[in-house]
Amino acid sequence: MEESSLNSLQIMHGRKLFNRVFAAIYAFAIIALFYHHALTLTLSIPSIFMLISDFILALMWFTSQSFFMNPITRQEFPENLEKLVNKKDFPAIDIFICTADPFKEPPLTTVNTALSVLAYDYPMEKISVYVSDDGGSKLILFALMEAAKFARNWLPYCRENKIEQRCPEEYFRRNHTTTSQFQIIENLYEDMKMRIENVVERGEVLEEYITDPQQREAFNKWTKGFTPNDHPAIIQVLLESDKDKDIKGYSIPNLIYVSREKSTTSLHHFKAGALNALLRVSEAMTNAPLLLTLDCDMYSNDPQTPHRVLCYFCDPSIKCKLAYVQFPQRYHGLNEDDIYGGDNVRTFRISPAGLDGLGGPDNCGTGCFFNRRALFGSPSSVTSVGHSEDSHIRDMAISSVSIVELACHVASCNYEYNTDWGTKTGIRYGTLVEDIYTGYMMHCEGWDSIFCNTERPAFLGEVPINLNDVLSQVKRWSFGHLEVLSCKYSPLTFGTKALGILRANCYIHYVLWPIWCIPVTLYACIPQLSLLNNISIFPKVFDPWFFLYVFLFFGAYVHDFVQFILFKGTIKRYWNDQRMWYVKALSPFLFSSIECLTKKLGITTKGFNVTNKIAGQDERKMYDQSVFTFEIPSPMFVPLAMVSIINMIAFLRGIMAIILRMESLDEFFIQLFVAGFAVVNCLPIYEAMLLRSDHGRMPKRIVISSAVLAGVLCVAFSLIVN
Ligand SMILES: O=c1ccn([C@@H]2O[C@H](COP(=O)(O)OP(=O)(O)O[C@H]3O[C@H](CO)[C@@H](O)[C@H](O)[C@H]3O)[C@@H](O)[C@H]2O)c(=O)[nH]1
Ligand SMILES: [Mn+2]
Repeated sequence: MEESSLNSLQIMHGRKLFNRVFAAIYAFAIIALFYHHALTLTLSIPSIFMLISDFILALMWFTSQSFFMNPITRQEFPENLEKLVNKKDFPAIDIFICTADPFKEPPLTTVNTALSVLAYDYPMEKISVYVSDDGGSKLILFALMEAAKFARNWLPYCRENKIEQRCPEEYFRRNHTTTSQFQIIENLYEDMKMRIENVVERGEVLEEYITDPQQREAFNKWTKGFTPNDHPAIIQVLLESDKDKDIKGYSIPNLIYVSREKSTTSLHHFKAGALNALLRVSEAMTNAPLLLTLDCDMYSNDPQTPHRVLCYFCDPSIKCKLAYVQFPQRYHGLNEDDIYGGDNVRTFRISPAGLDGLGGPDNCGTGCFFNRRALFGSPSSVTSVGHSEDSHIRDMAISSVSIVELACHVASCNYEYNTDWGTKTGIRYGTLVEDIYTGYMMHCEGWDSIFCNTERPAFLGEVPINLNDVLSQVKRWSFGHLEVLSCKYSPLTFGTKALGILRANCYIHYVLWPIWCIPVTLYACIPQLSLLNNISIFPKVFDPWFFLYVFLFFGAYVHDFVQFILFKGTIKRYWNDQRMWYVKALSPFLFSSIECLTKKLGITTKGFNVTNKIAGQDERKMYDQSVFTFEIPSPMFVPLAMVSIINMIAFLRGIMAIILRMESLDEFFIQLFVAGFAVVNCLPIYEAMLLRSDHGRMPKRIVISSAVLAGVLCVAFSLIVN
């Protein structure tokens, strides 16, 4: 490695060899499994269903292997940056923060995220923060006005004291000193927090809080008839680098509030639409070559992150084809054993790291630094960005009337009509997982990307902390995946041609995600129902074929476990994560597949259900104690409860047969094992159904309907097979 390089890439040869050899052996085992199916296939329900399950499992295994074919690690050397690039030549960065609903996403959270990036360790005049408010809420505007005031104190404080944690809420939660400077800044923060929370609680900006005529003028834009879904574009420059200074007299970044125009008669494309509006607004105002997209809850946890990113964007051998640098989604406030698998190690770390070795990770919507040009065409296309770049407009202040007018114009809801926005330009429309789809389409155009998995998380966000929120989020994601699967540019067809089978496989694996519901549901029911009817469907113990099943099961589990541990998981977290994987397959995957069908038939449409980022105290307490909450009578709990009942009955029945009738275990061992494994996984569900009396127990309605449905299924199955 050169002494003053900016980054390095290493192939992990050992892992690569191991993964490939293991994949080859496992592939043989799968072939043998199908041979066994062929030998034993009958026209009975269990036999056919197990064949279908195994076929889908094999397909999922095959597509997942691409992630392991070329494991790499990267390192950045930000300390070399200033040796190679003049600080004056650092590119400007436009930072986009999205929020949509002040009651699900507390304005204080958005404020903290904004402050954490305003305080980046970077030339101040090169940073612009745009907050998109899709809820068109005065409360957010008010909160950001407060943030703008506080920033004038906060930024110099961080700089002078070399503070590492620049998200104020986190900083004050973790630090307590008695220096006067600390106390002053803490009081300012607490004051701001109190005012924001007050305003949110009342749902109204108090007169006494409005201090100057400019503010009043801004709030006057909320006229009668203004609703979140129907209002003009509102753009408000809250901090202006050229004019405003911090309390020490140094320059300060731009901070701009943007609420794009909404009307009930046009499509808005949710977050994708919001980001595209920001792309245009920022183009009119600052037009920075680099962009950072953030969800409102993802605060920056490391002020050096932009330097790290420049290690790639300033590397001449990489930058021409580099579309984005993606940081993993990491979270704060997970409980110790992560009961809901909120960390999503596989989705947000293992898989992107795997894709990184093949040309670049997927985009995950937040914590992603984009090359602006990449959103406007392929690497070779000449269409340069920025119609405003060379015009006189560059010289005007961003708060000048004509710039704000232009910005409002590009944020209007008819602006995109008959243009390439959402198809060839900007964030792509047509799916609820606009992030994956956009990254995928960029790769198809020939762009690369880089995964930057740092030791200290660059960003930290919130996880949903009750089961219903978790399942709703997963349902939205898996619905989005199905939309990508069935679109014109599906990875199955278009993707394999554009990316080659190895790389396309990863995306195919992503978009096929919801079909896990088929094998998991079948494995959760068929062996058990067969056991209840005395039908043996797997090889006997010590039959040579038995060992094939053992190898396939444990091989997959151990490989998965090792990956998880290599990415800093713990055993308990692994256990919870694999449990959540069944839960997801049995419920949200199933529901989203059904919803996707009804949508295709034109019966329903589906919106973006924003994840709740506010937790009640009860809820938080239960989460911190690692107990599941089922309190909402959600239909999504029904399949879970049904499956747990069926497995319990089958398991008990199997054990009884052995004890009472001295039947040998031989024939039914695997079936009993599968049922037993499910029972252990379902322990929290039994508890919630029968043993608990707190808020989080499962509602009676759900328990009873699940029990009835489980009974019906058992009877129906035995009628069919006998
Ligand atoms: O109409 C909308 C809906 C949502 N959002 C914003 O989108 C972000 C993500 O929404 P959230 O409810 O937190 O969804 P998550 O499931 O947590 O988000 C993950 O999944 C999304 C795709 O479903 C990606 O866009 C996100 O980046 C990724 O973090 C939030 O900042 C919202 O404010 C909007 O701006 N407009
Ligand atoms: Mn989120």
